[in-house]
Amino acid sequence: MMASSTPSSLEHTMLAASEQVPIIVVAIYCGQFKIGLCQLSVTSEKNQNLVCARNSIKAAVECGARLVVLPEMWNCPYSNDYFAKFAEDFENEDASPTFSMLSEAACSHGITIVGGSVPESSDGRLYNTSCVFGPDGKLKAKHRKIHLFDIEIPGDITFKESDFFAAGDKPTIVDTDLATDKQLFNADVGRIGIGICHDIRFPELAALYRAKGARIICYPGAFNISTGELLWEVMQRARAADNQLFVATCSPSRDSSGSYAIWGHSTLVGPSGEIIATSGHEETVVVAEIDYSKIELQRKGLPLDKQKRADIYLS
Ligand SMILES: O=C(O)CCC(=O)C(=O)O
Repeated sequence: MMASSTPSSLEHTMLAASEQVPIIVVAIYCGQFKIGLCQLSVTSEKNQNLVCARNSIKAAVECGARLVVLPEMWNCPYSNDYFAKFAEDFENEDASPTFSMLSEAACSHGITIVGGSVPESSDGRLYNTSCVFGPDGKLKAKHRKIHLFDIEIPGDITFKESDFFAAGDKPTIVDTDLATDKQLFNADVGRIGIGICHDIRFPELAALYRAKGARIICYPGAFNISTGELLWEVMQRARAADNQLFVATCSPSRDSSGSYAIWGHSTLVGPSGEIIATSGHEETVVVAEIDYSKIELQRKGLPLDKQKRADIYLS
C-alpha cells in the first residue's frame, strides 16, 4: 500500500536540510537512465535518518535519477544495541514509518527505489531486509539478506550478524518499470537482482541473477574499514565482469564515533568491470548514467556464456 503523504514535520526539516548534501554527478555514456546512490549519514535518531534519506532521494531525483538505491542499515546504527528497537514490521505498513516514507517518495517522484536495508521484525524474528518500491509507491519485492556476516579475525575484526538476525532463504529478482520503457531495447532490461552487503561475496548468487536476465545487481552494503579497503571495490568489479552486467552499491557514510567503522565508497560499475562513478566515505549522492547497450556490446565481443566449459567444472 502507498503512503498517503509525508508527515509535515518531516517535510519541513527536509526543505531546511536539502541543500547541504554534496552531490557527485557523472555522465559518461549517452545513457538511457540515471541511477542515484544515496550515501547517507546514519544517526541513533530514526526520524533524523528518515529525513536525511528523504532529502537525499529528492536530491538524486533533481539530478535526473529514475532508480535510487539507499545503503544497508540506513535507518538504524549498525549495532546490536539498536536492531530490535528500530525494527519495523512491513506487514503492518501503516505502522511502519520507513515503509511509508519510501512508498511516498517512490510515488511522488515516480521512480523505482531499492530501499537499502533496515531491520525487519516478522514472526518474532529479525531480518536484514531490503524493500523495493515502484513508481506507483507499491512494494515490488522484499529481499532478506541471505548470507549473514559472521567474521572472527583475531586482532582485527569480530562480528556475528547471525547472533541478531535470521537469514533470508530466497534470491530476489525484480522487474522494474524501466522494463516497459520504450526507449530501452528489450523486455528484460528493467530486471534487477538484489543482494545485501556480504551477499556480494558469493559469485553463485550473481551468476544466478545473470542467468535469470538481470541487467543490474544492486547491493546495499556497509563494508567496514578492515575488509572494505581490500575487497569492496574488487568484489563489485568481479561480480560485474564475471556476469557482464552493471553492479551498483550503496553504503552509509563513515561515522568515526560509531562502533562499526564503515568503508563507504558507493559505486556504479559497468559490464566490463569499469568503475563509472564512485564516492569517498563522506555523505554524498552519486548520480550516474546507465547505458544497457554496453552489456550487449560486451557480451557480443566477449561471449563468456558460450566460452564457459560447464562440462568440465559444473558436472
Ligand atoms: O563481507 C565483508 O567483508 C563485509 C560484509 C559486511 O560488512 C556486511 O555484510 O554487513
